[in-house]
Amino acid sequence: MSSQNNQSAILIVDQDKSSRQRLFKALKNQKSRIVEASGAAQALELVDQTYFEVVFLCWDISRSDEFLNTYLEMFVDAVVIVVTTRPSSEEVVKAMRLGAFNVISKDAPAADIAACLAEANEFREIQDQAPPAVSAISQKYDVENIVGKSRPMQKVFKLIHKVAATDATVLILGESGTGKELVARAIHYNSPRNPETMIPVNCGAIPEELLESELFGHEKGSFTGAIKTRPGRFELAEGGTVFLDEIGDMSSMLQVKLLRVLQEHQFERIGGGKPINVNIRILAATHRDLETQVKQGKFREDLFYRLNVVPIEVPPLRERRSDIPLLCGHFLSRLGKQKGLVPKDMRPEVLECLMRYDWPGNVRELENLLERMVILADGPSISMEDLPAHLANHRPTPSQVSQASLHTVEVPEDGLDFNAAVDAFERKLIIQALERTGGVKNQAAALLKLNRTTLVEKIKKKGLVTVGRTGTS
Ligand SMILES: Nc1ncnc2c1ncn2[C@@H]1O[C@H](COP(=O)(O)OP(=O)(O)OP(=O)(O)O)[C@@H](O)[C@H]1O
Repeated sequence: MSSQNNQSAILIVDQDKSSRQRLFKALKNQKSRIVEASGAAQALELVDQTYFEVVFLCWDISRSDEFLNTYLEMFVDAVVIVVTTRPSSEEVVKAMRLGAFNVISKDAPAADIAACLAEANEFREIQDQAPPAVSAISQKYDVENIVGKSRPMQKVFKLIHKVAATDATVLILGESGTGKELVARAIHYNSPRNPETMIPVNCGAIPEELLESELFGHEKGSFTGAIKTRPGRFELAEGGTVFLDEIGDMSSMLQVKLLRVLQEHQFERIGGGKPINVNIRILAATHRDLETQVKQGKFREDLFYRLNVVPIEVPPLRERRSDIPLLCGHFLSRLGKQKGLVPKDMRPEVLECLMRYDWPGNVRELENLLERMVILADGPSISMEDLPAHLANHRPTPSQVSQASLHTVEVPEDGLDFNAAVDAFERKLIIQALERTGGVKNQAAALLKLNRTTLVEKIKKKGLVTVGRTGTS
């Protein structure tokens, strides 16, 4: 896509005229055309007509995430720089996690604003040089075999593309089986380190002494059994990427050594006195809550911040049920191709059961179940008889669902803001219903047993309006 007359275009979105003008002044010497919008409605009109490479979005960072989300979805193809009042590092991480490229302070000097734009342009150039197949694939909701069309997965894909172009350390978070390793592979294969290898190491599966030797290597005779000198994974991955899976299981001693690799790109082999320098990128993943581990003193805080430069959260499958049909299609066709199994389709009532189930083992559980059913099913289609009992009988009634949801709500010790809590609960239900129905409001209203008008009013009141851009009408 290119903008009119091949001249790149920058959009400034800010309600406040004087702050828009300040930005305009700081950017006016750039070659790009600068367009201003005073709010969402005007910005929406403009993005329909013009392709903006970079968007400066003034946003009160204390406002809800949904609000920023809606904006970021409007500018899905642009690099978005959030402009806000003196952001804290936590807020910066939050905005970047939602998909912003960078965050700058409203009172930043003109030179900083221009530098930020230069970085954004550089990032775009790297992105443009990426193999065209990458963006073509992602448009089909499939990045390096990661299947997903739900909004949470679209966010993950967007982040993958953003971080792949950089050399940033990435921490991939999510429950077991959500696809964290696939995300790491996608980042590596879309990165400039792609010609070199990505070496995965499962830190949770290897005992501490062995893991130390695996990662850092050892000199001959450094311990019983070290009959010859052996380089570790960090050395073997020179120029490429090391993926440290289950990083939350790493011992304190190894955490210290890893911190040095991240800070100084340097380490010594076990029994070796000579420092070895490496040029590697580190990607890490965990299903644990590292922040809690830090609070409990089980994980080093300094290492956490070093790893958490860009966090990517892969959502559990139960929070993106709309991906289940697509995943089933993907696995059923792959089972035929890769394992030579006779292709089978699936009865609609089976898919309905799969959509209702909560998938504690996430995508891995779905994949394994499908393989088992394809092998065991007698006929050409997978039918209800082929479903294991715990899935076939998993039919929560609407009242059970609401009770189950209410059981998870608790008044905290220090109380809560009732209206804000009810608002957040409503929001969650509405977003989930829209998500599950692919944004079709009639269906979402039916799911929530609301009439359509009430739902539409609530969507508007809560600022969740994405009409016409994401198919929520
Ligand atoms: N979105 C997806 N599309 C296609 N396949 C997926 C997807 N997510 C996961 N899988 C498949 O599910 C299985 C588990 O994925 P993966 O190993 O990446 O999960 P993980 O989060 O790293 O798990 P763990 O925490 O247990 O290491 C793999 O076979 C992977 O190919």
